[in-house]
Amino acid sequence: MSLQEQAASFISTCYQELGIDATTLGDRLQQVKVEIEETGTYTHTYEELVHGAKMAWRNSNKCIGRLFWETMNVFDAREVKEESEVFNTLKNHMTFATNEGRIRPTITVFAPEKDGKAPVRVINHQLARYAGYEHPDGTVIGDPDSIAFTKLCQDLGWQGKGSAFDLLPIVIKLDSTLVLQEFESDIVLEVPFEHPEEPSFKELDLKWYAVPAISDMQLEIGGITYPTAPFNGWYMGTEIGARNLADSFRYDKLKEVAEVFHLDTSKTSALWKDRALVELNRAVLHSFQENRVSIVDHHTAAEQFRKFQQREERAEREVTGDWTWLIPPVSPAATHIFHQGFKNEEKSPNFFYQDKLYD
Ligand code: HEM
Ligand SMILES: N=C(Nc1cccc(CNC[C@@H]2CCCN2)c1)c1cccs1
Repeated sequence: MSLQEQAASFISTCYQELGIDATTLGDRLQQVKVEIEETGTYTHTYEELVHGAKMAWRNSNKCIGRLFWETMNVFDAREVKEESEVFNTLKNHMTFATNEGRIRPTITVFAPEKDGKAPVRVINHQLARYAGYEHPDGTVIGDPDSIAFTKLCQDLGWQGKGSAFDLLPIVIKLDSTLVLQEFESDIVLEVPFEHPEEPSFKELDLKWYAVPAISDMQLEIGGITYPTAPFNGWYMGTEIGARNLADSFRYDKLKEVAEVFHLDTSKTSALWKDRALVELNRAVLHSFQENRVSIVDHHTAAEQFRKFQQREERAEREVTGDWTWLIPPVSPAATHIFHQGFKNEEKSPNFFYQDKLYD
């Protein structure tokens, strides 16, 4: 589709959903048409940007958390250009979103692509994430998923403490230069893990950061690409307990958890991995709740997704989805999602992967 067509399609749908009258819509469509003819692109109004970002969340096929799409907070950072301003805007995002634990789903939209180039890029996968250190003998300390990015930070002069939970600095690209800055330690809230029944669980010294904030995807609205639009929600417990801390290629903690509960790990048929997974996930949910930090268990999340499906039905919009991502990694068949199919059609506005600027 041409930019003209993408723009007209988005603006018509956006104004219809916002209940804006046909005359205003007609005037806006004409204005956009002229702007594209004269400049090759067009600029969204604040209202179009806000609703477009919410529509992108609503269209995210891999997201189980879409019930709350209309409540997202949108910060317009399209005029933010200076290095110090970019870092400040990112810190303000994290502080606002964290909200002392009552996490607020938030997106900050920086300047759109101009002549195919991004004015600013955040290199981090997430605003908060732990470093990964690969030692010469092959042992890994920290998050294996962060090894390459940690090396990039070290090449840029960053020194980590070398622990398994070192928070990484923010790295941005401005005018083809990479610049890095640490978050002040009080900006990133973390939750230490304890188990609701087993006191010795805390000796595993496990913890995780409170706010998942994806900073490396691009936002596309009506044919305009925003390469930097970091967005956060709250965690679903299984992301931490069944993947980040459990995957053999991540923190690989299931054996240690099994030993805390004196499980027989000599034969798989004792289902010790399954029992360790449940106890680790219970510890994650219990610890977030004890610290009054927002989190959702996968059963509640599935129920919320069912409500989202019902509301979309009433709005006469088809819910598209990617079943392979929507089912939770623990007890998937215990949710309704497992027992139905989804059309994995890509709607717009939406979020997309983009080129990683490091290998
Ligand atoms: C409010 C709480 C939210 C919860 C509990 C939630 C839950 C999830 C989960 C569990 C995933 C799968 C992640 C994985 O397996 O790695 C996911 C994916 C995704 N979510 Fe949500 N989400 C929330 C809010 C949001 C928001 C605010 C946005 C954007 C505005 C969003 C956009 C997405 C996208 C684009 C993906 C796919 C990411 C990819 O392709 O790698 N979600 N969500
Ligand atoms: N709860 C969340 N989880 C989430 C959402 C999107 C993407 C991701 C990260 N997915 C990639 C990771 C890294 C390897 C496999 N999973 C996490 C949210 C992050 C931002 C808003 S909600």
